[in-house]
Amino acid sequence: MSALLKVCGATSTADVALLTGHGADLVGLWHGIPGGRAELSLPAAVELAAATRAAGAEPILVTFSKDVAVLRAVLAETGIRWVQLHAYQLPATVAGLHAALPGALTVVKVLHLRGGTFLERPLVAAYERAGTDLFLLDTLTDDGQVGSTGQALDAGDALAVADRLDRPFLLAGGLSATNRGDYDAVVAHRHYAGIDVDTSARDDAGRFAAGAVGAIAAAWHTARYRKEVA
Ligand SMILES: O=C(O)c1ccccc1N[C@@H]1O[C@H](COP(=O)(O)O)[C@@H](O)[C@H]1O
Repeated sequence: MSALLKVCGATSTADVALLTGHGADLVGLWHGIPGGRAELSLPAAVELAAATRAAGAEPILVTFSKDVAVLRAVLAETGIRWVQLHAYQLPATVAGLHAALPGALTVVKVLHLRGGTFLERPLVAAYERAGTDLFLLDTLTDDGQVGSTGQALDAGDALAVADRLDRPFLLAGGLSATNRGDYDAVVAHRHYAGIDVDTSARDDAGRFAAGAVGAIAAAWHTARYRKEVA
């Protein structure tokens, strides 16, 4: 499987067009991130999910919610089939989602790394038994910030986590077009499935930047970029 590029936090059809036009394989749509700068209403999520699919990419619901009934309703309404649990949801949420939409979902569970400390380490086997399809390795800052930290993970720390997993993983945390070379060993790992980016896909004003997204896809040789240059 070619490595995937996910970019997080589209809020308009123009964002979706920019991201999918410059190499994004997965477009992150926020719902259930209270107060989040890219939080979408349900109608907006429906619209942006349809636009993402129409552009040949995959929408992914990014959420802090652990409410399976609510998430099931959102997934049913939007037709989104990938869900990213980016908070501290427990394995029961993963199992509940698969039970609610059997055979239909790809569930991505974030694993937080703060320096060399891997917070969910005791729960990895339970997440795998619950049916987590992919893990996502991301930075947790010293002051507790989760998501869009722009802080790079140490490649050695990421590898140590990857070695404990029995599933594919996406890598996140301060990734950019210029630091691909720091992660050769991570990219070569048998479970590496791609990257997830926010900060470096944007300009100084916080808007998605076509050149930045395209440069990330090119530097990391992700799937839609590869298809376009093949
Ligand atoms: O982008 C956010 O603020 C965010 C909020 C809530 C959940 C996830 C969020 N983004 C995730 O942040 C990382 C990448 O961030 P960066 O490249 O280090 O800025 C990625 O996993 C996004 O899905």
